[in-house]
Amino acid sequence: MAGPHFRTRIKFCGLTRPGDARLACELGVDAVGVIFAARSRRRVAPARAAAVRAALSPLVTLVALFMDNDEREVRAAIAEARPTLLQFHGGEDDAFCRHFGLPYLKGLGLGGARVDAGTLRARWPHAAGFVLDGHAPGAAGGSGQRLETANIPADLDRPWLLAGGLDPDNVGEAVRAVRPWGVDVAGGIELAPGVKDGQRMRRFVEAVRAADADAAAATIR
Ligand SMILES: O=C(O)c1ccccc1N[C@@H]1O[C@H](COP(=O)(O)O)[C@@H](O)[C@H]1O
Repeated sequence: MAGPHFRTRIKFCGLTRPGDARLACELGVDAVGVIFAARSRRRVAPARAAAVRAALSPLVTLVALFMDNDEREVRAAIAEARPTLLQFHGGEDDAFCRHFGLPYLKGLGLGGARVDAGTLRARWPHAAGFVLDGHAPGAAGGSGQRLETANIPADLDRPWLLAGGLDPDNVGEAVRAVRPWGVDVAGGIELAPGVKDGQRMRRFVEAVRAADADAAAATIR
C-alpha cells in the first residue's frame, strides 16, 4: 500500500520515559512503541510501559512490540500496559500473533532478502500491516540498518511501515522515494537506547511533513 498518501503515519518506537511520550503526542505522532523483546536495549517492564501509556493523548496508539516472547509474557504485558496494537518482530506465525485478540503488525527484517507480497499475505493473513526493517532476517530490530528499496515487496496491499536506520536527515528523502504508508524509528531520534532526544524527534516529524507537503502539492497540480 504505497501511493499518494497525504499524511505518512509516524511511529516512534522504544520509548521508556513518559516525558518522551508526552512530547511525541505534542508533535503529532500517530503511535508510540514500547518494547518487551528480551534482546532489546530498549526493553521495558510492563509497569514502565503502563506509565508511558498513561502519558499518551487520546487517539495516539500504544504499540507493544514482542520478539519471540512466550505467550505468558505477552499476556502479562497486555494486561498491564493495555496496548491497542501489537507488533511481532520474531518468528511468530499468524496463529500466535492473532491469538491475543488485538490487531497486529508483523515486523520483518528484509536485509539482503527479498520476499513477495503474496508470501507475506499467505503467511500472515490476519496482519493489520507490516513493518519492513533493514536488518537481516532473524536478527533483532533497532539495528539502524537501512532497508534497500529493491527489497520492498511490490503490490503490498496492506499498510506498511518503512523502518531501519531512519533519522531526521534521511527520512524525507526515504518518504519521497518509496511513499510508505508509515515510518517507524527508534535509534535515529535518540541520545542513548530508550532515551529520546526532543530536538531530533521534532526534526524527524518536520522532515516527514515536508515530504508529505511535496507529495500533496504534486497530486493537486
Ligand atoms: O528497537 C529495538 O530495540 C528492537 C528490538 C527488537 C525488535 C525490534 C526492535 N525495534 C524495531 O526496529 C525498528 C527500527 O529501529 P531503528 O530505527 O533502526 O533503530 C524500530 O522502530 C522498531 O520497530
